[in-house]
Amino acid sequence: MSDAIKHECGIALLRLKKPLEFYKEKYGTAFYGIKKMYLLMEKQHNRGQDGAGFASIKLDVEPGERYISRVRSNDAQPIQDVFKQINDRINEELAANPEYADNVALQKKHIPYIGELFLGHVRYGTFGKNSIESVHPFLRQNNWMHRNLILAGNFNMTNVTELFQSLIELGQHPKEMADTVTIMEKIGHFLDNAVTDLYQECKNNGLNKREASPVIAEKLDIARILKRASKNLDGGYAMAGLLGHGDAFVFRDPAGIRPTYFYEDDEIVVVASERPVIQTVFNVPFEKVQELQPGNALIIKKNGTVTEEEILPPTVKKACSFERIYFSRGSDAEIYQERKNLGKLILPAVLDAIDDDTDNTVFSYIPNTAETSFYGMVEAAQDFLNQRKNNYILENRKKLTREKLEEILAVKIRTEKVAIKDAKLRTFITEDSSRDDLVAHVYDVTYGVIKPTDNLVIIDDSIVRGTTLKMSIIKMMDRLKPKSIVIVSSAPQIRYPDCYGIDMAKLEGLVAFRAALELLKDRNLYHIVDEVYVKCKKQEDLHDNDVVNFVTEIYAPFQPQEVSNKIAELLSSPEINAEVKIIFQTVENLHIACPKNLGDWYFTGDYPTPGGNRVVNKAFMNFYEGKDARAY
Ligand SMILES: NC(=O)CC[C@H](N)C(=O)O
Repeated sequence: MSDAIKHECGIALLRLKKPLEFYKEKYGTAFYGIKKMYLLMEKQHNRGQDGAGFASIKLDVEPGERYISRVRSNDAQPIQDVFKQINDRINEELAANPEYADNVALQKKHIPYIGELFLGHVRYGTFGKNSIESVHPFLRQNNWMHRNLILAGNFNMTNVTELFQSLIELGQHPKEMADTVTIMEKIGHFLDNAVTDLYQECKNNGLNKREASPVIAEKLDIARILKRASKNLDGGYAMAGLLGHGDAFVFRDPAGIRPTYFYEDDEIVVVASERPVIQTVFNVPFEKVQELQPGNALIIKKNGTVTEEEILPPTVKKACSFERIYFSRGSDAEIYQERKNLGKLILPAVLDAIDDDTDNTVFSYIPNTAETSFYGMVEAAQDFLNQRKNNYILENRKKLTREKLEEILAVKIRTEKVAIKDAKLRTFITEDSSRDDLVAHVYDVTYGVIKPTDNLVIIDDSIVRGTTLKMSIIKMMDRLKPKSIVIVSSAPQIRYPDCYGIDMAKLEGLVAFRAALELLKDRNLYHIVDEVYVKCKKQEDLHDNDVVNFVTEIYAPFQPQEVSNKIAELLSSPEINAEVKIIFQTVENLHIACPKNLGDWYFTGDYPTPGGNRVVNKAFMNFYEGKDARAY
């Protein structure tokens, strides 16, 4: 990805089903859970670097003993920082109290973080600030064990403001206008009610408060609480929560927008945002890791029983395709093949752009996420070349000499590593006038591999704003003096903002949108912009279900290739000597390559929740009115 976009979050939830002594016995340490949490989070660091947090719960402690611990960090290396704090604290305790060394009971009693239930989170903020207060897990504390709620999520709701308002109507006074607090208070409200009702029931049955506590823990109906709390949610979410006494849950949105995977055996239950993370950390095969179904919650009771229950009826599944294109690690068996297929499927368009002249073309990629689609593109190019060789050989087999045959077989697809990312340069980039020059050097190039007669094909996973392409990559590539530069995007044109967890909420930031505006100007159709504004404005007071995405009308007059050509023009500049072409994946091919993740709203404007249409129109109005604001 050449554009820096903020995206995603990762969750990790772990429940140890056996007593801590078991892990000490089998794996040599009662800190087994903490170690596994470190790995689960570190292997998801791609999903969030604004902050990281960890929370743990000890089961069955005596009153007065601390049973909830939490650490959060918004340091430059937040995961490292969180686990350094945890480690330092544990080591201090062990050093000061040598008697803890081999005594699991004492460790559990006195050392924080050691426990049976854990929740971890890595964050890229999509709402609110990046201060420590916004870092997950969030904590809702109470003297009643059951009412303690710890929450972390990979999510974005399109209707936070409305949800916030409904809390006020319930008589609450949320302490922050953070989206996670809003969701937490909503769940917390119904949790409080459920605990009160159960306590009342126990009291009626003659139990005192102390006796009631385990009964409440057993009877607490998490699915019912989640059903009541989730009624008005509109968004993409995977929300994970822990309750003070030891129940836990992970709940996924009805369209399955955000990913959730889990695995269970007789020792552990684990949940993460990506499948290979679980495979690697617990050494389990692909087939053993399950996907949590849309609209369902995985409920882990304190007593260790695990159930998957429907919370909201599932809608049409629209799992985010960007997870496959870019966000998730490409180490997933399916994702790896899907990315390769994206590369394969785009080759015919690339061949068109280079007039089938593979002999005078160098294929390359933008590091690192486009590497896999590059392999797919090159494999397809090799097939193309082999076909050409076959045809020649068959046509000329009578007069073919050994020398000629060797000459034919020696022809190869030319691949080179042309772009190099000098990531560290970013830290020096300031706002002053030297900025542009520094930005231009974020990428470097390999000299000496391109001839003036060559086309240079370079694949990227997607193009959002195109800024880095324009400011750095294309300029750098042009220094190699190729005949033409063909930029290939393994994803289709990003035309609409995301509102489900990716931070691209402003329309004017999208290069495809800017290109469409330019085309409207060129063709004297700019009045469409005013008309769309009027239509959006008229919908402002409508119920979300009745809102239509009118922004599609901005693109309607143009073929995708016309928009691509305009983007190429916008990304090129007069000092560039090479001809610049841009090729995007078609939406049809995207679906062929990634058949399980059909969520494509950023490409098509087809939002899977009603709130999405409100957001896209709002984003358009913000653009039209010149407001530099998020649309949710
Ligand atoms: N990327 C995410 O899932 C963000 C989670 C949440 N909306 C936050 O901003 O903290």
